[in-house]
Amino acid sequence: MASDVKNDIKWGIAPIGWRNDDIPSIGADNNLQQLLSDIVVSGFQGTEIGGFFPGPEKLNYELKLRNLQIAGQWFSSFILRDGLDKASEAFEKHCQYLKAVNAPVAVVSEQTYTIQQSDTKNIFTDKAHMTDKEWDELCNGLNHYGEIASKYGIKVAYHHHMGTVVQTKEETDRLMANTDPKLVGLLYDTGHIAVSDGDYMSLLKDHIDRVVHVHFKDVRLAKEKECREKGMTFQQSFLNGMFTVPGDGDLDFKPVFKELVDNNYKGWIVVEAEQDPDKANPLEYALKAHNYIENDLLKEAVH
Ligand SMILES: O=C1C[C@@H](O)[C@H](O)[C@@H](O)C1=O
Ligand SMILES: [Co+2]
Repeated sequence: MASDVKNDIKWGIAPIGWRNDDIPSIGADNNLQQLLSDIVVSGFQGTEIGGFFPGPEKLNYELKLRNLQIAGQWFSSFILRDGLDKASEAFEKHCQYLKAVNAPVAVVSEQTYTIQQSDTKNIFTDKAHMTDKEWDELCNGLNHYGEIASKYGIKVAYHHHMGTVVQTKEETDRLMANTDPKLVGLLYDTGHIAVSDGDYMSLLKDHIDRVVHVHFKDVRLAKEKECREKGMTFQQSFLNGMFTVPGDGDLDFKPVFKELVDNNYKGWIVVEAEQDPDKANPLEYALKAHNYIENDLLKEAVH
């Protein structure tokens, strides 16, 4: 059965185009009210939580004024570094916050050994790999996160991510194979899998039944090539313009959207494009993304 596109799919845009949690200095003059109002102006229904967001009461108030919703929030998981008890305690607090802001999904990324914030590591070649024992620890831990999240009516969406221990399709396949489908879902991020593996359709097709959340991140392939040739870090790469909003780069979102719709995807698709807000005006790019979704994706899907 195909999705009922208008009712089953919600469209969001992440704060990352306005402000970036990994580089707090960029876009620091974009405050919460500005961000949320830009999201309304550009036509999206919601967003994800940024590191600078306030507590639930203040946030819910600002959201209600604008009829916006929260799709989810990134959780930096340290199961391998901290052990499951400590990591679970932090995750449970995360779920409590998500429940208070009515978010359906916790976006989980294991950050032990990540190089995504490194000032020196080449994001294209220097990622770490887990031992078999660490794989078991991570997968068991994620199942436990799933049990915690379900107490709050929240789903775990595991985010494969450049520079982390779960980056490639092969690694994501292994994670999916060794976690319980009832407890651990997949966040499919077009940009991360395209930069990691080139092929961005196979991951989606192979795990379509596990996808519980989606990030639409476009890639400027010429920029990616330049970043790769120069051996840049993750932050240098996105500040150099490797990512952009859907419709502005070189990925084809039509087959991606078709695959989701044909397989009855129900949930959020969140535009997520980290760039330097001084070079890429966040509202201009949000409008560009919305225009592409309306004119190139939705018109075809609805008719
Ligand atoms: O979902 C994401 C959250 C960000 O913090 C991250 O660095 C970005 O690349 C991403 O895909
Ligand atoms: Co993402």
